[in-house]
Amino acid sequence: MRTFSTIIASSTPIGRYLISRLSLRRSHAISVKPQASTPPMAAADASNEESLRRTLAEKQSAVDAQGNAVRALKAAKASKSEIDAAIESLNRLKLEKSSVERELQSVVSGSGGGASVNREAFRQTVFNTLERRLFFIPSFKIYRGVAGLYDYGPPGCAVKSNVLAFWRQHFVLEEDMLEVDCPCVTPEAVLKASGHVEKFTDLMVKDEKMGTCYRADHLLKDFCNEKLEKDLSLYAEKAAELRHLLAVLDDLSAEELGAKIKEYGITAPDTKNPLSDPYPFNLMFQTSIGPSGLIPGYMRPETAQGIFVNFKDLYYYNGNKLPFAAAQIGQAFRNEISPRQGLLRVREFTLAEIEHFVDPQDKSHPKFSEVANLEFLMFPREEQMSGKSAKRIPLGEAVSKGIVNNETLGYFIGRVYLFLTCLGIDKERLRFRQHLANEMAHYAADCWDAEIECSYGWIECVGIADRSAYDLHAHTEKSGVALVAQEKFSEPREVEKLVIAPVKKELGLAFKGSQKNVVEALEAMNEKEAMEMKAALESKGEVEFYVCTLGKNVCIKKNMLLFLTRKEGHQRVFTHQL
Ligand SMILES: Nc1ncnc2c1ncn2[C@@H]1O[C@H](COP(=O)(O)OP(=O)(O)OP(=O)(O)O)[C@@H](O)[C@H]1O
Repeated sequence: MRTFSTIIASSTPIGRYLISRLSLRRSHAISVKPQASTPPMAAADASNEESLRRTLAEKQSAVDAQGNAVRALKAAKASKSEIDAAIESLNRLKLEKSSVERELQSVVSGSGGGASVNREAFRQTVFNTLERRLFFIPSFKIYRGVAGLYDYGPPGCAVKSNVLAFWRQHFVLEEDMLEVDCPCVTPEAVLKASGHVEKFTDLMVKDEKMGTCYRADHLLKDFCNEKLEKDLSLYAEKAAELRHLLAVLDDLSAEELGAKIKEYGITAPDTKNPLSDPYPFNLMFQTSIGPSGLIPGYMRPETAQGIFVNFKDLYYYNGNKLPFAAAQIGQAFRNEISPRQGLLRVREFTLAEIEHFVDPQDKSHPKFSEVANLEFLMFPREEQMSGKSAKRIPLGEAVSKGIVNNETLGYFIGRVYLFLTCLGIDKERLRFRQHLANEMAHYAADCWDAEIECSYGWIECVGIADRSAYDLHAHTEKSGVALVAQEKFSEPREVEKLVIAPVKKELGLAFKGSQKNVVEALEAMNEKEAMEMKAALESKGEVEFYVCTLGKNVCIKKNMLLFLTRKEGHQRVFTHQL
């Protein structure tokens, strides 16, 4: 019998669907099409755009230089014919510049970045129509409403319920997932363990005069996008810098964001007033549970934690077997700093999440072959870093070449693709973008977002991640309940394990009353630590060892320990990976 320390992991929050987003996006995707057919920017367009930008910058310098020449001639009171000739040449250069400008404008419009005025007007029309027809209604409208809160009217409820029914059919029923339904109000301890209390923050800046708050990364993102779309005189190097900034935006610290905001002179969008330095703001709505107000809690910012805390029971329900998946559909709450973009960024929304638990040493998927031949737009991190565009890759190839980390992750990317396209999302406006290394949490093995191109640009609507067993680990540690799985081998297996057997008599003589603590600390060592101690004792004969309960280092000598290699059998150890 061999002890099992843990589990599985690959908690894969697959379908983080914001139903409201999906339903509205679908309208966007369908209706924007006739307005301006805007396929994703092809690589050729991108390089053409860059070369046009370079030419435009050269023409601009030539115009500036010729303008200076004309002014100099006038100042020097040169002859009229000389001045006229210089002006003619200036006009010729201006004409050339305008023609490059027009060409660039048409390339930019063709790549989906232009026609922004039309887009804006069109979006407003769609938004108004949906509101007039009661697909949605700003909540508490008769009291002037609250930003980021929306009701669904009758047709909105019907769409939402259809999308949810399809989601449940496509994922939960098709894959025999275990569905749960947990409360929205969550005790602080749970969200402390998951890291939300400490880290679920966005960086905020304030209009220094009016006090209005904005998300710092969004202001920088809007600035970069607008420059790239509209500033036709942008140098190629500057454009590349802004694209790079967009790629690493999620990773900027408060200081870096603040420095960029200052460098680009970004001001409050509504008033143009200066902005404060960015500072973190926790997005969770805080509350207290019970009349005494003594039990702090939060409205859950995601539904996944309900699945993690129920892991032990779900695992038992599944016959103590892996793999299995659990799913939850429910409300999530985020006190967004400045909810704009209509239903795309709201303060309460419906999430549909799946956590799929697998053996960390075997992330193959029995049904992967069913999706391996799907081919769609993928945007691996290398392409993003080198400024290239998303490209079509067969899913099987993406996994076999290691672009997607493993089959299970690949399988769910394929299933999400099928779900979204069955819903009616235009395949040309759907891509899977890999997180850059710096965007991912350190424990994550790989993450991909399904992004849909709508009138706001490419918007993340599903996150698919191999998060290892981070959350199970965290809840095990904080709750003291082991959220682990064991795998029983059909045949017992013999394994060798180094264990430490302290010689109590020697330790008693050396440490007297503290002997018990020292023995316990030694016995609690894991195998790696035991090997290290064995090696150190063999080479030096003694070693300094920290005993937490005594709060000090003690000196362990060779004669105080007996090292044994003991045979154990019959189960295999999974280790919980971070
Ligand atoms: N305030 C919101 N309103 C609507 N949908 C949201 C909101 N926040 C997140 N989502 C959606 O929920 C999904 C899961 O949330 P996740 O925690 O991965 O988002 P996120 O990466 O924190 O989003 P962002 O960085 O855009 O705030 C996302 O894919 C996104 O589509």
